[in-house]
Amino acid sequence: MHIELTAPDGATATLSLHGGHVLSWRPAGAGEQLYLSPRSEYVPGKAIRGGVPVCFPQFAERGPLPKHGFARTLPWELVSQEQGKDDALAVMRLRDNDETRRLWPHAFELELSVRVGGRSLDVELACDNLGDAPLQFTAALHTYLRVADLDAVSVEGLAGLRYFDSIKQAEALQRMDLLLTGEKGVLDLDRIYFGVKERPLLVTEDRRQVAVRQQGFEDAVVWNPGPERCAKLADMPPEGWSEMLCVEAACIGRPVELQAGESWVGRQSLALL
Ligand SMILES: O=P(O)(O)OC[C@H]1O[C@@H](O)[C@H](O)[C@@H](O)[C@@H]1O
Repeated sequence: MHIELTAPDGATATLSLHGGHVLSWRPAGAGEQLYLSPRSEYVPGKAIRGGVPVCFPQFAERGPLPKHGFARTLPWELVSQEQGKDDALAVMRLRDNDETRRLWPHAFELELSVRVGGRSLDVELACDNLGDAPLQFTAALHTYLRVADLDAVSVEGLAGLRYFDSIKQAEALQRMDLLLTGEKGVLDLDRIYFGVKERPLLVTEDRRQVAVRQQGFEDAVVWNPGPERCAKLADMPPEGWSEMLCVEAACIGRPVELQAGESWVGRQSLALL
């Protein structure tokens, strides 16, 4: 089921209860800012390709669970939906159930709160440990930004950070701003930047700029499959890689640890400048 959020100023977001997923974001007076693959499948057990998938309780294949965990492939429930004076807000929830406990023996509640209004989209992930033992997780808001021409895209704000290159399986230092394709740019990019914390990132494509801010999440991931990997993704069209760039707020290097009864909150905020 899809949920449409419309703020009084006309900004919109579309959500799916499949995976607790943000599918679309249109700021007031602007076009679509998220990439959503036309070949996405909306079926139980599969993740939607594009928008903002929730990776939880495991990032990628860094552990024994299915890739990126189970939150993105399970049905969530709608907790609330309302329109405010300047925005529209919805909250979706996932609680542990037989399926999650089979994979991960913990009692938990996840809430994804989405707020849209003006030129901004805020996505907040909260996790409560409802059990009587500690739990640990890694997580990400795996945001697919829509771009018109990857060649013209740069990401500022990462210079000076250490990253893990998941393709080369090696650590390196980001010396300058990141340029995608073009001269001196990189393709087939899969990097975990550690210790980003609250540093603002700026994604620029010609005159369009999207500011990406995060709180609670310590790391950030930048991913683009490039043409060869993209061709192997059944749920992406062959040219899809050139229309997207994932800039993800993540907790990977230091898993989040919650004692019984404790909570954690992480947020990614996008603003079209
Ligand atoms: O194809 P999936 O499971 O949605 O994963 C997409 C990508 O997600 C990124 O976050 C990872 O860093 C990549 O390694 C991964 O390939």
